[in-house]
This record gives sequence, structure tokens and C-alpha cells, in this order.
Amino acid sequence: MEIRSTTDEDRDVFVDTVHAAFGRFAETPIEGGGLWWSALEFDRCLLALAADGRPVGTAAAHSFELTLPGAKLVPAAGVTAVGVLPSHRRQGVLSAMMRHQLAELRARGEILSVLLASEAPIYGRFGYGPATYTARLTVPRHQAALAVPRARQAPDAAVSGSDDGSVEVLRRAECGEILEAVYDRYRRAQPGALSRPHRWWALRAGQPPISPAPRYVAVHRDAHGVPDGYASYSIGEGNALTVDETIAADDAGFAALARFALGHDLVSRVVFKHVPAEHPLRWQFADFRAGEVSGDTDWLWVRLLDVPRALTARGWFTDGELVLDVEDPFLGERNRYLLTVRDGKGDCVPTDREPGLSLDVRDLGSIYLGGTAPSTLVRAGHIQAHRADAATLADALFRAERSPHCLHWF
Ligand SMILES: CC(=O)SCCNC(=O)CCNC(=O)[C@H](O)C(C)(C)COP(=O)(O)OP(=O)(O)OC[C@H]1O[C@@H](n2cnc3c(N)ncnc32)[C@H](O)[C@@H]1OP(=O)(O)O
Repeated sequence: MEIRSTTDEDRDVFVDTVHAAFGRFAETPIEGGGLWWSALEFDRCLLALAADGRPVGTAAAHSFELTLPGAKLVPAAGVTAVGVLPSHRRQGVLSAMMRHQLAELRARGEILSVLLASEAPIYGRFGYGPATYTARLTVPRHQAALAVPRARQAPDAAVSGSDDGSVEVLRRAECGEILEAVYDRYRRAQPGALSRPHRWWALRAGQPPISPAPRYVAVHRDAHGVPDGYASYSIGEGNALTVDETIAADDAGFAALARFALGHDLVSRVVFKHVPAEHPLRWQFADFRAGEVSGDTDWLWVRLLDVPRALTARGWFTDGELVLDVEDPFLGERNRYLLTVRDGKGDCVPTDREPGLSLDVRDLGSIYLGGTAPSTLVRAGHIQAHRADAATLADALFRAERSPHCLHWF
């Protein structure tokens, strides 16, 4: 078997092969994903060829930027379009493509790669760990009343979360570049968020509201009339109003958009996609049980390719020192690092000191963005803590300023 990079000339054969692997047709949108393949970068795609030269496997990488804790931005390879023809599965084609791709990403100097997994058992063996999570929040209209924020009842309280902006409803086609600009501002401050390159918007190559699927968009503007949030939505079966994504520069804008959706007439319930269980919206209902969380699942998986650079790239919020013994079985590596955090900056160097934690690189990927507590993986038996306080220290060190979250689909 041969694995080779593609060029623009391979576009058709690549697109055909990946669709055959998924049993789909290129003209049919995947899960509302529009013309998702039109955003592929054909100098970053791989084809696996059988001995007779026929293409049997595909893998690709998008050039994204990932926001790390502390609003630090790093390039991230977004691995996608992974597929092997049904006739050639379980013969090691994927493993060979993953090995090839990881070596290529390292050679380009990438410090990490990310993906959305079609099935959870596939990617751990290649060093990826689930790092952000998502869920849907469904709210029946009759339970949709919001509570008065308690901190605002005190006369001298700082008015956090107050909103003096406005909401306007546009058709998706009337939004121009508003959504792109608002998303870009939001994702730079949100740990776990990915950039959406301009060509995605221009090609309408993602899920709604990027895709050409018809949508209304509630656009939130600040007190000066500048757009700083949006909620794209449609009303479907059973008069359910489904919000694809609620994007806002701050919590007040988010609450204003949520209030708009919840106040929509002739709607039986509101389904907020991508609102995980710990989101403040749940606390804003007068009835704490108003929102039903469902579809709780992993979203972004992270694979560290250069541990010292990855650990120094993110922001940190608690000072401390921790020795990590990191095993990377797929790449056959084992290294011990001293992580030192002082004044929000991390330093990571090789050491031969006794480790505080021993962990697989996939588990380091899971805790890296602060969305999975190291102590959870210690309790699950995946991370080994060598001292009683090592897990507590790791929890304090690895936490982010807020839960990491990603809603970009690729
Ligand atoms: C980021 C993304 O693009 S996600 C999309 C992934 N693609 C799909 O789901 C499309 C449909 N599925 C496929 O195309 C193929 O089944 C793939 C790509 C998932 C796997 O390709 P294969 O060439 O069969 O994998 P390969 O033979 O290299 O298997 C490697 C190992 O993973 C295991 N494995 C492969 N697929 C799966 C799976 N779906 N579930 C559990 N284990 C799996 C194999 O058993 C093997 O284990 P081993 O090393 O212990 O023997």
C-alpha cells in the first residue's frame, strides 16, 4: 500500500473515495453539512492506494487556529475526511494513514491536531483524547421564564450581565459578513473554539448557519449598534424552535438572545444546540428543571504532537510544579517533563525527577484544555498519581478560565 499527498488534480477522486467510504453521495449534504468537502485543502489531503493503484483510503487536515486557556491562539490541524473503503477495512489502512499524517504534521512544526470522532473507540490508539463536550438544552415554552439575576437586585451591585443592546431578525441571506465577524470575535476569547476560515463562510461549507440551509438569524447589537452576537434558528416539527448556535461576545448578549428565542410565539419548545450541562443558561431559569440536557457527548478531540511547546503555549492560572511522565504508545515515545507555572506562564523542560503523574498522551490531550479534570482520569484508572496531592495539584493547574467549548463542525 502507498500513501501519498494529493494536489488539486486529485480533487474528484478524493471526494469520490471519501464519499464511498461513508456510503454517501457527494451531492447529498451530510447532516446538513452543506458542501462540506468544498472547504478541503488539497495540499493537506492523503490518499491510500492499494497495490493495483486504486484509491482505498482518505484523510485530510484543515488549517485552523485553536483558542487555548488564557485566550492564547495556536495553529491546529483539523483532521477530517478519514475513510477507508468498506472492502478494505481492518487491514491497517487507517493506522498507516494516521502514522503518515502525524509524521507530516510534526514535520510542518504543528504542536497539536484535533478532530471530531465519528465513533469514540477509533482515535484513542492514535493519541487523541476527548477534550471538549457538548449537549442540547430543550426548554418547554411554559417553563421558559427567566429568573431576575440575584446580584442585580442589590442596589449597589455591579451590573454584570445587564444588556442595553438590541435584537434584530434577519434572513440568513441578509446577514452579509456579520456572522463571520461576530464568530471570529467570540472564538478568540473562548477556550476550545476553532477559527472558521473565511473560505468556509464564502463557500457556505459547514453546518447551519454556514451552510445554505434556510435560517432566520437573531442578530444582537451592542448599545452602539455594533453586532456582537447571533442565534441562527428554524422552526420545525411540532413547532420546536431549534437554535443551531448561540454566539455572543459576553454573557449579557447570550442571555438576550436566549430570551429572544424563548419568547418566540407559536413555539412549543426551544432546543438550544451546543449548550452543555454546566452552561450558565441553566441557572437563569426561574425553574431550575426547565431545561432538559440531552445528547451529552464528546466534541473536540486533541492530540499533542509537541508536549513542551503545547504546555508552554497555553495560559495558566495557578502557580505550581508538576512532573509528568508521558507515554506515547503509537509513536513509541516516553518522556518526562517538569512543568513549572509562575505568574500565568508555563515552562516545560525534560527532567529525570520523580514523576507526580504518569499518563498516556491521549489523556494529556483530554486534560490539556481544562475540560476534563485530571483527578477524574486518576479515579477512572487511566492516569497514575504517584503522590496523594498530585491529582489535586494537577486539577488546580490544568483548569481553564471557563469550560472549553467548541461548536465548529468539520
Ligand atoms: C476525523 C474523522 O474523519 S472521523 C470519520 C472516520 N470515518 C468513518 O467513520 C467512516 C467509516 N469507517 C471507516 O472508513 C473505517 O472503518 C475506519 C477509517 C474508521 C477504520 O479504518 P480501518 O482501515 O479499518 O482501520 P485499521 O484497520 O487501521 O484499524 C486500526 C485499529 O482500529 C480498530 N478500529 C478501526 N475502526 C474501528 C471502529 N469503527 N471501532 C472500533 N475499533 C476500530 C481496528 O480494530 C484496529 O485495531 P487493532 O490495532 O487493535 O487491530
